[in-house]
Amino acid sequence: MTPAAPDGSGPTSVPRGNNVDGGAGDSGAGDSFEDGLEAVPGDPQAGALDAHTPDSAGPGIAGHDAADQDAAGQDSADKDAADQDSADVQHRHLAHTWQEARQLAFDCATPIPAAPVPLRQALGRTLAADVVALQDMPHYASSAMDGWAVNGSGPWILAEPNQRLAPHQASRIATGGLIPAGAKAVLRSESGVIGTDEDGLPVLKLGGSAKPGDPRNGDHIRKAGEEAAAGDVLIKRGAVLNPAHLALAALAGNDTLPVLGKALVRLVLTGSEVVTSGLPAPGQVRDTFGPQLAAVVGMLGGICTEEVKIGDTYAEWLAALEDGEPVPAGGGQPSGQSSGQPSSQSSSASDIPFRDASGGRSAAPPAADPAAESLPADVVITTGGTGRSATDHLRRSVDELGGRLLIDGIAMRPGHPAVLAELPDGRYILGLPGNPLAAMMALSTIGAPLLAALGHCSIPPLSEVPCGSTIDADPGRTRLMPFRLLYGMASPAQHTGPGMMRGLAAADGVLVVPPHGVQLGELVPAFALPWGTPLPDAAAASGTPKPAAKRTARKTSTSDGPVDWSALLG
Ligand SMILES: Nc1nc2c(c(=O)[nH]1)N[C@H]1C(S)=C(S)[C@@H](COP(=O)(O)OP(=O)(O)OC[C@H]3O[C@@H](n4cnc5c(N)ncnc54)[C@H](O)[C@@H]3O)O[C@H]1N2
Ligand code: MOO
Repeated sequence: MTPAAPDGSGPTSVPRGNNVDGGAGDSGAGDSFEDGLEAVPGDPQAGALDAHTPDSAGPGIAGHDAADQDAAGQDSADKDAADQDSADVQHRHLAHTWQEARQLAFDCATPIPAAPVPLRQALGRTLAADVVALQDMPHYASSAMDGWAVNGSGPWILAEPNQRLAPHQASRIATGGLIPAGAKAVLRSESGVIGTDEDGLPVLKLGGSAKPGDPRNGDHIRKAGEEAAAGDVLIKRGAVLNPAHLALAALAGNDTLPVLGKALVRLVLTGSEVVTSGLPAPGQVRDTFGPQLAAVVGMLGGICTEEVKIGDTYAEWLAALEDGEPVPAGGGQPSGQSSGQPSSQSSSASDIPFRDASGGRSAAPPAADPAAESLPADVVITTGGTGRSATDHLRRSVDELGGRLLIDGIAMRPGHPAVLAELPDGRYILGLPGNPLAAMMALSTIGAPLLAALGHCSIPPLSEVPCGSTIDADPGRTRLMPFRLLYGMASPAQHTGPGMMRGLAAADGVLVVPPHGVQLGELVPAFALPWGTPLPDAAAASGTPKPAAKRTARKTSTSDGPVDWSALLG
């Protein structure tokens, strides 16, 4: 049992494993996997492959095994055996270190070129070119008050609106109305009364609140060009667009704004044991990705365009990763069911095309262009299936599609089976492990730098925080430990097994614990959570964005050059 920190939120000394709870129910996956990382240079455990057994797995793994048996129905037993042999051979890969993987994920991508997007989709985007006034603002002289446009002093003879006014003539005008030729001022309605002259004809006279001499020339007239002259710079390139910027751009006559590109992301959530509502039965697990992943991707600089849920068969995997696989309307499946076809799921993120569980359109979809549903993604994020069993199909699907693995495992825990691949059409496939915390750590390690690079940002900064515990060495791998800041010290959180989310939900950041461990009070690298506040010295550690390099167009694109499809997104 590990001694608890003063507030009970963490241990004062953390042993080799990452599950500081020490709970037997969740430690199996991580520990057994470490045996699978024996190919990491210098790891003394090299050679012990596939030590993970159903006995050592936590409840989630056992559930997955059961589901696998159903899902694997399309593959013959012979094929399974051959796949397993091949997987065992492939298992002897060299995992990247945590630092290598992070840098590689940033370096492999080039920023998506700038493109115009409609004003409503430009909120929060980075402006790629100065916005100038396309004409004088306002572009005509107008009345600032309801009243009368007048020429000279009163009393005034009333004329028809919008006609040239001769001296001592006036005509009705509303706020914003075009000042007629000849008008010198506007008399507000409270300052005038309609009377008659000595001939009994109607005339406008000063009255009410008017002061002698009212109105002076120019009173209550908004002059043309008083806000900006045509060509004036209104918003500078580089601005992160806020709602007032969008209003200003509209005032200036713009329909679209050029913004820096961001990655369009498609989510493919796998696992026939995964259910999306209610209490899961034994052997099932409740989906933890649907409620959060799209939002986190947004916080990391991507735009989720679609989310599909599939089962565990190879055919489903292949279909979901193939390009141009828009989900036909009405083709979705109810939550937790596997059909052999991807089923589109609703999401809480406001910019995701939304279908309800039956595949029909929701009665209250978020504002998004339906065309976005058929747009190709720059990045496909998968969850689950990163293992090397016969029912884990990520690598095989990438291979079948002619892709190559850029990262095939990371010497870290949790999240070590994470995969980054590139397909011939230029799409990146980011394979997150199925275990919920492992997935978020993999997303933070390689997803965040990838989305940052594609979105013209610098690599996410690392901070250094003093560690509130002694953490033992764990040769050959980096440990990512959610922590809470207590009295300025990082105290590793409890409940951080690979399948748990409780520790992360309460965390202030994540410690990047080096393989040799940490002494109490020592500075440790750490990163902030996408939804959290920056860590104390994060600014000092920040890097610089990549220059916007030329980016190869999607090979399947029908356009002449790279296109930022986000122009069509909500
Ligand atoms: N023989 C070995 N088995 C395992 C190893 C290993 O090295 N050798 N590594 C373990 C580790 S560590 C991890 S992490 C997982 C990676 O598994 P996969 O990416 O293949 O994911 P699955 O097997 O599909 O699922 C794992 C786990 O996660 C649960 N899951 C999946 N999707 C969801 C979801 N949407 N919400 C919540 N939970 C989800 C699933 O039910 C499983 O319990 O492999 C270990 N095994
Ligand atoms: O180590 Mo896994 O956490 O369960 O990726």
